[in-house]
Amino acid sequence: MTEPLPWLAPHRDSPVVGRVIVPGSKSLTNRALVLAAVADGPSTLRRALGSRDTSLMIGALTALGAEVTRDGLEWTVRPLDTGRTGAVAVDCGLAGTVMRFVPALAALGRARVTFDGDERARERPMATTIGSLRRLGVEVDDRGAGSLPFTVHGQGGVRGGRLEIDASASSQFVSALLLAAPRFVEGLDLHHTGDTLPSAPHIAMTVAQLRDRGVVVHDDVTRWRVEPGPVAATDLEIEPDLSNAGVFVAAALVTAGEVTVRHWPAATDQAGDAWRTITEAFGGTAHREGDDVVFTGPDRLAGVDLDLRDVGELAPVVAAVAAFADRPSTLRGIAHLRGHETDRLAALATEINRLGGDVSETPDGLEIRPRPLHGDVVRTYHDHRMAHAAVVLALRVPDVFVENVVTTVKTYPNFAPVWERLVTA
Ligand SMILES: O=C(O)C1=C[C@@H](OP(=O)(O)O)[C@@H](O)[C@H](O)C1
Ligand SMILES: C=C(OP(=O)(O)O)C(=O)O
Repeated sequence: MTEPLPWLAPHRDSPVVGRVIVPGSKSLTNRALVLAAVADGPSTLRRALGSRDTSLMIGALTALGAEVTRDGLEWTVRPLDTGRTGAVAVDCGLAGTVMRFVPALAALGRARVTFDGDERARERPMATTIGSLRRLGVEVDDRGAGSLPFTVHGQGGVRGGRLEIDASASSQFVSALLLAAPRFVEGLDLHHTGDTLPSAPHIAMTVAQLRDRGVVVHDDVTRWRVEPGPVAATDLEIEPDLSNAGVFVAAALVTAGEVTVRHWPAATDQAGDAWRTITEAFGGTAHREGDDVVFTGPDRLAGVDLDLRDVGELAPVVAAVAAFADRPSTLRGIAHLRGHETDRLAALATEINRLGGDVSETPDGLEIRPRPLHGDVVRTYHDHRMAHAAVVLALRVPDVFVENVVTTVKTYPNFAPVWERLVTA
């Protein structure tokens, strides 16, 4: 695919003031699609996210015999057909939710399902998915590589039972098994045995979504027990993506501006809800006005010391904001970002330093020492959140060109025009 020329992203010397509505949550949309695919009847999703990651999920579930019809903002999902046989190919793109969640569903059916994805997808951690399926008795052929591409040879079901896994590289290894587990004959008694567990809110979201559909789940920090049983079909409205809202919050933070994010849920399991406390750590304010949350940037941005283990996907934009603080910042607890869409720790240090910054990698995060920055082309490594970080840098630094901003389509169609409209208004 040819990439467009780097984009001279908007620069601004005055406060950004405006209101945005962000599209639906990737994590909620892809969980809703998966759970609808194993449900006991057709489900309806409203205001779901239409983006590359969710289209890939629809493609994958359709390949397994589910049916998804989209009528504007209303999608109807008919469950998958576990009787389907033959060979099937699933393109995971660069979507962690597709490459981790769908193999366990493939094990419920009888087809030979081959998973592959973008070049970088072949480097993302997958050994826990492959190993856990094998220990559940599922035949997986990965040519010994422990990564994509691999083939799941469905045998028409999974017995389930007790399983120990190391999910320290990604919470998605846990979520994937929990989502399929109600359909295992014995359910699942899953234990995480690794030293750390990233992205706890994403696992809590998985558990909550299962319970909302009538599944019995017992959870206790590193152990989850899912009872076998039906997954109720639902009619569900998807919340806006609060992680993607972060780039607009950052616009308020770095320009002493005021940005209102519309329809911010009052209670949510989304990692992005942490933007309210992160804003306060930087010295800004976040307050609710009815259905919305208003974010205000401080006159002087404070440096931060943040453990982002639970909310690692926010780190790229947090790092870009920290580059403009009044003192150094430390971001910790995010070693697993090395296995995301790109090695985000290396990418953030390289790109902020390319503009004259002073960022170094630590074993589990970044040290960011603010310096005067200058223009250049910021690379985005096919990573939507690197593109978000880049436009935040451009907002405060003249002549910053952002390579391949269209990569944001992974989770946010039409991002650049929305950003341009907000920050140039
Ligand atoms: O389950 C999910 O929807 C996600 C879990 C997290 O993955 P990791 O635990 O691999 O960071 C998060 O970073 C990713 O963007 C989405
Ligand atoms: C890590 C991310 O995505 P994925 O679901 O592909 O892991 C992300 O969106 O920040």
